[in-house]
Amino acid sequence: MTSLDIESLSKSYAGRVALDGATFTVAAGEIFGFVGSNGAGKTTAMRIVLGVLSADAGQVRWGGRPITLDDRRRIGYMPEERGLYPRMRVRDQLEYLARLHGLTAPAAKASAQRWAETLGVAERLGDEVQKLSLGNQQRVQLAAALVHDPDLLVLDEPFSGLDPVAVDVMSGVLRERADAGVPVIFSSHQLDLVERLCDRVGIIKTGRMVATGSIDELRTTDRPRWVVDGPPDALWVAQAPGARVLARDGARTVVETPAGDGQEVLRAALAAGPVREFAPARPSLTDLFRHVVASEEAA
Ligand SMILES: Nc1ncnc2c1ncn2[C@@H]1O[C@H](COP(=O)(O)OP(=O)(O)OP(=O)(O)O)[C@@H](O)[C@H]1O
Repeated sequence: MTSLDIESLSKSYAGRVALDGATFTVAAGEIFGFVGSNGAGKTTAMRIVLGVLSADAGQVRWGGRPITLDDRRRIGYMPEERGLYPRMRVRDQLEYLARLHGLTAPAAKASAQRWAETLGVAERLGDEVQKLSLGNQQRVQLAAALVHDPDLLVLDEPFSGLDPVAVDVMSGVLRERADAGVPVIFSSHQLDLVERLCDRVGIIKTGRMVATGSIDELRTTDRPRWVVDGPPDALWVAQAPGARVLARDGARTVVETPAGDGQEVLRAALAAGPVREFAPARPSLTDLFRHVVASEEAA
């Protein structure tokens, strides 16, 4: 089992910093969601992994040693700008790409057929790529990334523009590849999807990784939050030492505390009236993303 290490990658375009010492690991068998605002550096980092762009500093390691050209041939890549030949038939395209990666003609044919079936585009194998809808072209693009049975998958916004069924198909394929031991990294702005699908997430901001870990790890904070459905005026929060109101929506109050198990918050609420619900707040990845990006800005 092999993992991908991105180590202190830096890259500038004509003096404009795109990557600034970005470091993270994608382990064998894991789906890693790469998220960040527009222009944060995701595509640049993935292109450097591919070797289509070189870093100014830092390195990419595969299995603990610097990645080689041969290793890179074993990557399945879905570029942001996509890369299919519009006038080529789907079947020819997939077989051609498989042959480029060293498969024999019969193996290329079988693999093209298999991935087209898995991704639901088998009935379009005889059509020119340009005749397919954008979503189906994207399915073909994923088939193109998979057709040589890669050891590593690097996918730039593979889910953008897909309908919910296509999202499910693509998610299933990525999970199946990860379960087979392949490290999978993909970028996305669909944070609910990233939260659902990924084992770990990396948040990049202006070329620096500002948070990396599982969603639960990213949720871990030294200032825990609690949701209380109870007395609506929230004045009771002042009775819990160090607690402060983060949000209020009718009788629902989100409270942040310095540490601990929130019992002082619960006691303060109960002293003011009935409490229907008390639970730890579980911020979504979207909440975490906003928080991390905003607190970096404040810093
Ligand atoms: N070929 C290029 N020439 C000059 N600047 C570039 C080039 N490619 C990217 N940049 C700049 O590098 C920075 C990082 O861009 P990058 O495309 O890596 O971000 P991204 O996170 O993939 O963004 P998005 O989510 O919008 O796709 C941006 O400021 C961008 O304008």
